[in-house]
Amino acid sequence: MKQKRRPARMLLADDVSKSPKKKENESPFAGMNRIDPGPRLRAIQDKAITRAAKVEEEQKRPAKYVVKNKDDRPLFHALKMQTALAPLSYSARTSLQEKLDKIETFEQLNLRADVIDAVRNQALGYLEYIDPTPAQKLAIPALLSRKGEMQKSKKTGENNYDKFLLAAETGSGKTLAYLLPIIHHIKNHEDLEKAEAIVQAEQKAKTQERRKHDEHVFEVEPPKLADQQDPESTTGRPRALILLPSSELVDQISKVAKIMAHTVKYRTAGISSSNTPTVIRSRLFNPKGVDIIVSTPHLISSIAEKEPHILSKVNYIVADEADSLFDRSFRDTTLGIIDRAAPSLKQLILCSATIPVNLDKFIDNRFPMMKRLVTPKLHSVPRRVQLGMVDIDKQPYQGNRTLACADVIWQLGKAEHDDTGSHHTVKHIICFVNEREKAEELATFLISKGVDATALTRDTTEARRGSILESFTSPSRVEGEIKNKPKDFLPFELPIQQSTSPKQLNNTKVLVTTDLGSRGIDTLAVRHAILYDVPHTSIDFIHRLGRLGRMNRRGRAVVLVGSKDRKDIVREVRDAMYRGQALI
Ligand SMILES: Nc1ncnc2c1ncn2[C@@H]1O[C@H](COP(=O)(O)OP(=O)(O)OP(=O)(O)O)[C@@H](O)[C@H]1O
Repeated sequence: MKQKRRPARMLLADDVSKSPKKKENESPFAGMNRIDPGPRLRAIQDKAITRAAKVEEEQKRPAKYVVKNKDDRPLFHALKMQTALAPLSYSARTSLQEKLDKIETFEQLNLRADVIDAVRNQALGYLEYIDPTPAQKLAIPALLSRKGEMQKSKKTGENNYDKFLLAAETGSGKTLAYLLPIIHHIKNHEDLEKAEAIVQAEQKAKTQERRKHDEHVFEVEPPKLADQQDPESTTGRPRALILLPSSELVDQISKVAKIMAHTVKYRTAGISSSNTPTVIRSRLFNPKGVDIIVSTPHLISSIAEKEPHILSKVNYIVADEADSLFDRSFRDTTLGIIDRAAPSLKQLILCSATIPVNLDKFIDNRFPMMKRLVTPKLHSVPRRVQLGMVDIDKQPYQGNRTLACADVIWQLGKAEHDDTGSHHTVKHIICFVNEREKAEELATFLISKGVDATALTRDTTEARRGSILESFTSPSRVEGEIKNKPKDFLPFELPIQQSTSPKQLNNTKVLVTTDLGSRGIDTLAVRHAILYDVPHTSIDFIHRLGRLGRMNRRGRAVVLVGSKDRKDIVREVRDAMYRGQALI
């Protein structure tokens, strides 16, 4: 037989007669006339009280990843399903932005004068006005701080080095943000060594002088063994290691490091699997030494197996594109290098434009003391980049994505170049596909439609990759932007060629690529991107769209959508871009 439910009894609150004074640990139900809920409801109430207490506790904690008020909640529904990280609340972003706005020049960042000269005359020598970017304003002072080193000298723990996560939006100048402090430290160290050498030489001279007077003493200096290395020599023992996931990025970053070495004297080399063993050996074991090595984790790890000493003097490790370097394919190798270098390590810097939830959790577990340097615009795509949608199911494409892509390229190619106001400019279009097999197929189709297209995937030989990327990565030589034209300056703008065949799209170059071309590649020459496929995640959206709009340039992206694609996701990305909000 069904048991009859007992009606809930009305009870007066214990303190109903007292004035409603606020008590400590007040429950959400305190001071109210209550209904005795019975055991089941009481359990639910208890849970609600615990939850309320937790929320209160959460609000008291220093803000890290807590989304605080209503305005901070992500607006998105479709994207929310993919990642759920809001690294800084919007209110925290605003106050950080205000602090960063107070810094205007590189001089305010306490960098050495010769390092600033190297930025002005070499790294960014082609620009008239140079101010630090928000990522640089945030990271440089933190990385110049010597607090961690002082702690290291006090404690003897092996893993006692400073750990930083630099998370800043794509194209925000992260390379210089970590490179400049490293060069600064290396030069300071060198100056210190020189000063110590002078003191030692003076002491040695004094001792010898004393011995000369003491005729009874006859001492023989121990002979120097041929293979005994000068303890200060950096031959095969770099002080800094910059790790990157691909040889293209090794090439790109080592060029930046090298160009500044003309002004500030230090030695740097890039080594990757695209170099021969002889070249790798000669760069790493240069008798004059090497201060900064730029390479991939797999190469460094395999060299360290044979030459364990290469990590014995490493003071600084940068893991650039950290979300790649700590994903499954790289993680163990990257960690292996960090662990081996730990005894001499002073700073570990992880750097990334996207912090997926799994990377965030991994950092919390493996490096709980890591200091997070997060820029206010992390995970956003600049408003200068416009995103348009083309429905491939409509006329005249009728579901033919490849045809739609060719048509969009022709329209972009024929339109007047809107960035420079000049149509005497080669347009560079980058086209992203999700699967590498598609890249070659699409490039071949585009060529058949009169488009100058090239595919770049992991199947492309290492030797070809560099030359393919060259024209897409050189900075735009926009008139008035160049201060000093370098000697080997080749005009980026070519005279427009008259079409020899009506089917040939002139003055337009297209790069068809996968994720390989989306991460870290500094595609300053690119104004247009086509997302042939809808990216799988918002992380992919950020990296692909991040090839545009770099350093205040404008850009246009077109995403091709069909009936099977998530149009809601594309719409949300577009709305977020329009509002200048973070995509994840
Ligand atoms: N302070 C600055 N002023 C103007 N341009 C700068 C400045 N710092 C760096 N740049 C230029 O900005 C471009 C982008 O820099 P960089 O490649 O370091 O970006 P990033 O943040 O690493 O991007 P990604 O996340 O896509 O790898 C480069 O061409 C660089 O020369």
